[in-house]
Amino acid sequence: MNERRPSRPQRGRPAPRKPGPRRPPAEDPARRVALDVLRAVRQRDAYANLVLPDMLRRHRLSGRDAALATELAYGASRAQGMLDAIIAACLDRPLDKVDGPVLDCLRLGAYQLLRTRIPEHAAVTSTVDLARADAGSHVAGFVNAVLRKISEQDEDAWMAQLTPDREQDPIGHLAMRTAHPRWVARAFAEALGDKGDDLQAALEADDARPAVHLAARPGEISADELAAVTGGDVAPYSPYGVHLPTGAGDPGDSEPIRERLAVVQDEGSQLCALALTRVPLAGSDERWLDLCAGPGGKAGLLGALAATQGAHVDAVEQAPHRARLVEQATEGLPVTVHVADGRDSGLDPGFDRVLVDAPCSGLGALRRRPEARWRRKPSDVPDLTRLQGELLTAALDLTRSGGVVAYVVCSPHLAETEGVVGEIARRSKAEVLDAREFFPGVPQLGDGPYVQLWPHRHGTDAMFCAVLRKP
Ligand SMILES: C[S@@+](CC[C@H](N)C(=O)[O-])C[C@H]1O[C@@H](n2cnc3c(N)ncnc32)[C@H](O)[C@@H]1O
Repeated sequence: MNERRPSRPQRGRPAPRKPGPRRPPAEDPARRVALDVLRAVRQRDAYANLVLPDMLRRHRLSGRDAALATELAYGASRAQGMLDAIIAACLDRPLDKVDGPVLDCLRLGAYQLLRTRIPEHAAVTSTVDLARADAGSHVAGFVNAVLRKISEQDEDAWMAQLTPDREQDPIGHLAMRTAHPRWVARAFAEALGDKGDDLQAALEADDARPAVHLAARPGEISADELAAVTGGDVAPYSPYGVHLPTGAGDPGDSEPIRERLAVVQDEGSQLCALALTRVPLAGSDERWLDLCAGPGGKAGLLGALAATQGAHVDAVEQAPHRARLVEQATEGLPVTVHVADGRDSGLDPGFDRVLVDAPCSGLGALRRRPEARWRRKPSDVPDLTRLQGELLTAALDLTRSGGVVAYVVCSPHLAETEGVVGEIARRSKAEVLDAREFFPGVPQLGDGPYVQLWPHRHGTDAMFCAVLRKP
C-alpha cells in the first residue's frame, strides 16, 4: 500500500537532504537486530527469546549494542498492544491497513520514544532509515510523521488519553497501563481476588524485565559457589537458586552453564520440583516419574536429587525433539526418557512420586516470553484444561496407594489451576495436601491448600502447585 501522512499537521520533518547521489543510510546494528526480531515474531510466530541470541551472534553484537538490541526487541514485543493503541491514535486509517514491515518500524520507534531515554531525533531518524531500507523511500515520510506525532506526548499523557477510567473499568485501565491484554489482566484479577493495588503490582511486575535465575546442580556446585562464580545473588527460597543481575548478558556464556554445573531455571520452577521431593512418604521411595518432562529443567533437578537418594526417574515427553532435550539435560543422572503421550505412556504403575508439569497457557511466565501475552488467546484455555485434567488423571493412575502427585502449571488462570485440580481430586478421591508445607520459608502463600507464586510477591514466575496423595 502507499503510505500517506497522518491527517493532522506534524511537528518536525526529516532534515532536508544534501544534493548529490543518494547513499543508503548507515544502519545502526542494534536497531537492525531489534527490528529483525520484531519481524520474525510477527511473520513466522518466532519466539523473541529464541531468535535474538542467534541474531546477536550473526551481527557480532556484544556489550552495549547487544544490551540495546535486547532492550528494544523485548521491550517493544512486550509493550506491543499499548504501542499499537498509541500508533492507531496517530493514524487516519485502521492499524491493520498498515503494512507489516512498516508497523514493525513504527513499534520500534514508538517504543524508543515512549519507554527509553534515547533522544527523540535519534529514535526517529534511525527508525526512518530502517523503514527506508526495508520498505522503500515512499514510506519514510509516513514513518517520520507518525513518530513525530507520537513524540508530542510522553507515555503518561498518551495513557491518560487512551486508558479507560480506573473507577469505571479497573481491569481495562490496569491492562492498558501495564501493556497486557484485558483477558490476561482479568485472569490475574480473578486469581488474586483483587482489582486494585495488588493487581496493579502483579501486572507491573509482569511487565518488568526479570532477572535470570540459575539452578545449581545438586551434588555438583552449591548456590554460594555458583553465586560467587557468576556474580549473582543466592536466591531467597530455593537452596539451589541464584539470581543474576538484570542485563547480565547471555547466561549461556557463563562457565558453570557450559560445564553443566547449573542451568537457567526460574526459582519458582525449582521450588515446585523440590516440593514434590519434600512430601513425607510412608514405604518405598524409589520410583519417581516426570510425566511432561520436556525440555528437562525439572527432570534435571529431580534426577540430581534422585541420584543423592538412590531413586530413579522416568521422564515422559510427547514431542521427540523435546525428549532429546530431556536426554541432554539429564545425561549421567538416573533418568530414563520415554517418548510417549503421558495419558497413555505404557509405563508400569506403582510410582512413589509423580510430577505433572502440564502444558499450559504460560500466563505465569509472560515476563520471560516477551511476545507471548499478545499471542495467547482465551480460546486456548478450554483445550488446555481438558489435556491437563487427562494428564493429572493418568498421573494418579500411575501412582501407588499413599504415593504423591504434584500438579504444576506456569499459570495463575483459575481454570488451569483450581478448576483442574478440584475436579480431578473430587473424581479420584485423592487427598489434597496443604502444599504450603512443602515451600518452607516462602512467605505470602495465602490460605492454601494450593500454592500460587507471583512475580510481585516472590520474584518468581507465577507458578501454581497442588499436591495430591493417592488414596
Ligand atoms: C510445561 S512443559 C514441561 C516443562 C518441563 N517439566 C521442564 O521443567 O523443563 C510441558 C511439556 O509437556 C509436553 N506435552 C504436551 N502434551 C503432552 C502429553 N500428552 N504427554 C506428555 N507430554 C506432553 C510438551 O511438549 C512440553 O514439553
